Amino acid sequence: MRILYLDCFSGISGDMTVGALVDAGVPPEKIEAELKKLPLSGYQLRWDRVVKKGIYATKFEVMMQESAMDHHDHESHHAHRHYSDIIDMICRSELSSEVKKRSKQIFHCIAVAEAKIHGMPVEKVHFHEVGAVDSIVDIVATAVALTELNVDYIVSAPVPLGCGSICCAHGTYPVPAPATLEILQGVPIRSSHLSFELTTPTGAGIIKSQVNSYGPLPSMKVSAIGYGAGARDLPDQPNVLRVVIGEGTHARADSLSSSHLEEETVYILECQLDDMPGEALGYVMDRLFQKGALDVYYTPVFMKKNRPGVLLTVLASAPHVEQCEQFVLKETTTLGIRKDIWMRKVLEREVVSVATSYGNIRVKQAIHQGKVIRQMPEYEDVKEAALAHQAAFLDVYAEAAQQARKKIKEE
Ligand SMILES: O=C([S-])c1cc(C(=O)S)c[n+]([C@@H]2O[C@H](COP(=O)(O)O)[C@@H](O)[C@H]2O)c1
Ligand code: NI
Repeated sequence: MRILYLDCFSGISGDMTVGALVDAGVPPEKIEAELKKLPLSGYQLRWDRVVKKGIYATKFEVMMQESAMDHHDHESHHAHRHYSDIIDMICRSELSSEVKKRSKQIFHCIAVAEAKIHGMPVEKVHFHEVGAVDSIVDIVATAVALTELNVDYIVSAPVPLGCGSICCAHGTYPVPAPATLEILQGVPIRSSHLSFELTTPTGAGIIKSQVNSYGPLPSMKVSAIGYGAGARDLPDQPNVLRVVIGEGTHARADSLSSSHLEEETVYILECQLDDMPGEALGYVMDRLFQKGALDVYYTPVFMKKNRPGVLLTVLASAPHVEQCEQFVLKETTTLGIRKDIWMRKVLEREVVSVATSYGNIRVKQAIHQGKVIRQMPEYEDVKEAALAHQAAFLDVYAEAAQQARKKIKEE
């Protein structure tokens, strides 16, 4: 299994990541060629070799051309820089499906955090005109480089954040920036007294959406090393991101065999309950879903003293585990929770809307190796349409499924 280790001892940003991956062997021409598949202009890429506290590293920079800077405040340009426009632009491009997938994952992570902080819908998150080009280039270039390196599993060191403050479009913000901290919930972070922004929202988005696990350098046969330079000079340490690529040599590494990001980690929480009323169990399940659990289920079990009870199982991703645990401890009679991390393989999912004689119905599509392999009309939409039109649930379901199949054939 090919492993990529992100040794972010001085933090991580988008340009540091691209610089490090190129330093480790990704041809810059490949990145430039792939970026040309996006309808972006007014920028140039710069690749320099620089020394950071004695370490020779690749410095990647997106240089905005004067004309693009002049248009910064122009309304028509702003109109194309919402999260939904950027995702649209990526989807419509000729980039490979894996590059699109990785790019969308990173952007989604950042947009969800920005939306929460600024109190707006995700689709409306605004990337500033000049900053948007920089973000798109950093993120898509990272996705191209990760795809090119063909890694199966990504591990990161705990992420240092820095301290102090930064000036951004909103004014003076504390470090870590609100978006960075929001994104990194559930990720092991490291405190740092360096008065610099060591990790940016883009760096945090890359870590959160692309990394499979966290910890020290895994056992591996190293085949490539890269150093990507950050913008500033730190007082006592090189401001670089180090990446290490190699073949996993640990038994666990082989057992984690995966096909890219279809494999992810999921937490499993469990406890047995034999003294709770059924109504309270129903309440607990509902609330756990609201707290972000991926799945919650009860299994009947026989417990000590011949008592019938239930085994509560909660599946949750890293950002929601703590909340789910606290809720189970507070709202159930258990005295403890067992916890484990599992690997899981997941199909990519996409929700599309189809027009039917009962109105628009959302259909969830399961995608495998770039192809739609299953289409499932959304239960809530079918139910609502069936009730509104006094139609049979199965009739509405069948028409939505038929329209979804037709849509695929037409594409
Ligand atoms: O402009 C916006 S919306 C903005 C929001 C935030 C929040 O934390 S909210 C932070 N920043 C700062 O902008 C620079 C650029 O970050 P990149 O990830 O795009 O490199 C960085 O200093 C952020 O902390 C901007
Ligand atoms: Ni913001």
